[in-house]
Amino acid sequence: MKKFIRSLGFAWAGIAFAVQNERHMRIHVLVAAAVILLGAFLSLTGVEWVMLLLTMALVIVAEMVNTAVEKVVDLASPERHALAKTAKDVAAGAVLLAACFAVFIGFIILGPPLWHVITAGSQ
Ligand SMILES: Nc1ncnc2c1ncn2[C@@H]1O[C@H](COP(=O)(O)OP(=O)(O)OP(=O)(O)O)[C@@H](O)[C@H]1O
Repeated sequence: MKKFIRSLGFAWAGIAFAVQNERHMRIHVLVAAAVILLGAFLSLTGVEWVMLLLTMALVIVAEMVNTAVEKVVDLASPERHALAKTAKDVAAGAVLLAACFAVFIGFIILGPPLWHVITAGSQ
């Protein structure tokens, strides 16, 4: 049990590091908070919440793995190397892909009810 709590502490330190030191991570967290507020305002269904939360989690997890890859590459290869470039670029590509899908899914889920609120308000 003591070991588990210690491991939780290390994991929490990793999350705190990413939020404190990675600008992109802070942007993802802020966008996720805004989407959660918007979702609450639009009274989404349970399935819509699950899909939104999964996509936001995917982006944040991808960003954290990207940060870990960057740190390991910087440690293993401070000098320039083609493999170091590939590792960093592939990890960054994973974040970009996850973010693009999240934007797409966000539009599909939030777009119609938001449009309904906007058009109902203008009548
Ligand atoms: N050791 C290296 N060897 C070869 N290319 C590298 C190396 N380190 C970085 N690069 C290239 O430079 C790009 C930018 O690297 P950098 O370390 O600044 O990461 P970043 O993606 O800008 O991350 P950050 O989120 O910290 O700004 C990488 O995506 C990669 O293409």
